[in-house]
Amino acid sequence: MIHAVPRVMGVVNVTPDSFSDGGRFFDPAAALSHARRLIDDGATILDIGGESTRPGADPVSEAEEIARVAPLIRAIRAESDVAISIDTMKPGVARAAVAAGADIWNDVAALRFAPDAPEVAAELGCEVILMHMRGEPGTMQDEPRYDDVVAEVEAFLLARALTAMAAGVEREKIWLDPGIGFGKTLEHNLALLAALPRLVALGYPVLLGASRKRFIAAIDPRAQDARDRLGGSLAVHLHGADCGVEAVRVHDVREMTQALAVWKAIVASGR
Ligand SMILES: Nc1nc2ncc(COP(=O)(O)OP(=O)(O)O)nc2c(=O)[nH]1
Repeated sequence: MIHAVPRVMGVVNVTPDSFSDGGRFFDPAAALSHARRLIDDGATILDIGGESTRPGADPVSEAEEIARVAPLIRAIRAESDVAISIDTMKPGVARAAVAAGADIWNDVAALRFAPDAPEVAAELGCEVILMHMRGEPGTMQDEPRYDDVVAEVEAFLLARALTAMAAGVEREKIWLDPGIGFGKTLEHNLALLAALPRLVALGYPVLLGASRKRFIAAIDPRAQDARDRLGGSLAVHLHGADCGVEAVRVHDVREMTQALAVWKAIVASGR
């Protein structure tokens, strides 16, 4: 089956402690400049995050998270119609981000962080990305166990989609995301990646986010530093393209768009 080229979601972490680029874009001017560069490099979605989700990250208050992300979203929206997703677990942050111009709520907690999250998502009327995470960011990598990781992640995501729709979120606004690296061992991540066609077959747009993640270093020990994982990051997301994911969430947009252009040329030649 020939799939469309996935959209490229560029990551803008307005945080001091994100695992792969923490602090580089904490300054508002640096964050806006980075956002502009990612657009120039071909990103058609920008994922704005004000709180790191890595294990052991310091929690951020709602007010602080809003202070980090809302001005940047407003500044981007003032000069570009690029799609903007807000990477947050807090309904209050999602609300402020949508008011500032965001189009998508990217929730790594799949609307579980607060009891009213599904209702807020419905009220906002924005697209919602539901991601699987086992446990909490602080403890999720402490020996995660599954009987059948693919079946359990699939069941979780479908259940969260049903909860969102029961609260009033429109089906066509729901995305699913397997949550690579969120409470998974290397084996769990690889099983989920191999089963991506099964997740895509559920009929929701799928977001794949594996950029610079630790499991790449488990395969290539030379890549202990997150910045040394570009090759693995490109490989995973090209696999996602082969599987028909809707979008890939990456830090290295320029390299990803080039890789996808070559992938598209090869696929098109084989038609
Ligand atoms: N939907 C979705 N959102 C995500 N948000 C953050 C991270 C972690 O990456 P990063 O933002 O670079 O790190 P940090 O959370 O430390 O800021 N991964 C995902 C992901 O895989 N899917």
